[in-house]
Amino acid sequence: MNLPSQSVALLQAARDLVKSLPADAVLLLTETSIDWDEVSRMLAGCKLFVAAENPALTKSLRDNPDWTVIDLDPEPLPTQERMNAALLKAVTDEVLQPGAHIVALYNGIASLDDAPEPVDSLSVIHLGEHLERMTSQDLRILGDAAPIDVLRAVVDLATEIGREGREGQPIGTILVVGDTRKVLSLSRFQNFNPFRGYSRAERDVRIRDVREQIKEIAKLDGAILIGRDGIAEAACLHLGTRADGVTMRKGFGSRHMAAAGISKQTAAVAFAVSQSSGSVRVFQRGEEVLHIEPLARPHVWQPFRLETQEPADGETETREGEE
Ligand SMILES: Nc1ncnc2c1ncn2[C@@H]1O[C@H](COP(=O)(O)OP(=O)(O)OP(=O)(O)O)[C@@H](O)[C@H]1O
Repeated sequence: MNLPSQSVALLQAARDLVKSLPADAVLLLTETSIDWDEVSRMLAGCKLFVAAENPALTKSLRDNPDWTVIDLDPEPLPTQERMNAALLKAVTDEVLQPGAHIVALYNGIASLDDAPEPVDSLSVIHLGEHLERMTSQDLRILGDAAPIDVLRAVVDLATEIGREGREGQPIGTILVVGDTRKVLSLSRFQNFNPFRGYSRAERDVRIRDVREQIKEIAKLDGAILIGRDGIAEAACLHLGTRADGVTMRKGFGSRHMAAAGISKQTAAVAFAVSQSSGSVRVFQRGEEVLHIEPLARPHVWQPFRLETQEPADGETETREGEE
């Protein structure tokens, strides 16, 4: 099986870019079978990551020491999200440096299953500072509060809410994970609990369709509570927390104070999605432990460099006695 000419040209371009930019690695996303020997020959000398929706496609590659196969969930995802997932997974598994420069090859134009070209697009991706914060180390710290797959799902949900909003409008919310009993005891419902009456499977945030439903619920005022096991338990919650002893940067309002406060008073982790900026801040034990910008996950449709503004030094303060 030979590679079609367009794929050959794109592989050559990827190899040249790795040298001339320079870039750290090539990521090849594929959904169709491909002549791996030919790919291997053309990309000789390049570090290569391969991710496929169908694990059978990459099964034979695991034995090759020059290639790193990234396991993705088998659920069908749009190309952009699959690429995001592959890069995030490579970073969290520590096989890719968070600040790496990547040349990505993929099939970006939806085409028929038997389309002759396995690759039709090339992007240069500069993983930046805020992705850098999403290292295994960070997730391991949070991992004390919930299993890593639950935390990954909640991170995805929170960043998507921050980035997408709803019906063209930005929305903010708080996702509280873990210690459900204590969180409930400190909170009151502002409305009916929208999760009531649904089965566990219908409330499991690890399932993509469930996350889509929760995005709708996030429009409602109040916090969303998710168990350690990933099952959403309640929404429309007003978190009745105290903010004493909570450290908070200047410029944050009651939503972030409530998220920090509940994480201080319980063993839960709280993800505050800012309505005004779309950013996600994760609080544990009253402290901000992670900060993810809405554009932190790589954009694959055009080359771009992640740039974010950090507050100037000294812009933190401690508020005391706030309700
Ligand atoms: N204790 C709480 N429990 C749940 N939600 C809260 C609580 N306090 C505030 N909120 C939510 O935060 C909203 C007000 O956000 P505010 O602008 O004051 O905070 P912020 O931290 O600046 O957040 P944002 O960046 O989203 O604007 C309220 O409308 C409510 O939805």
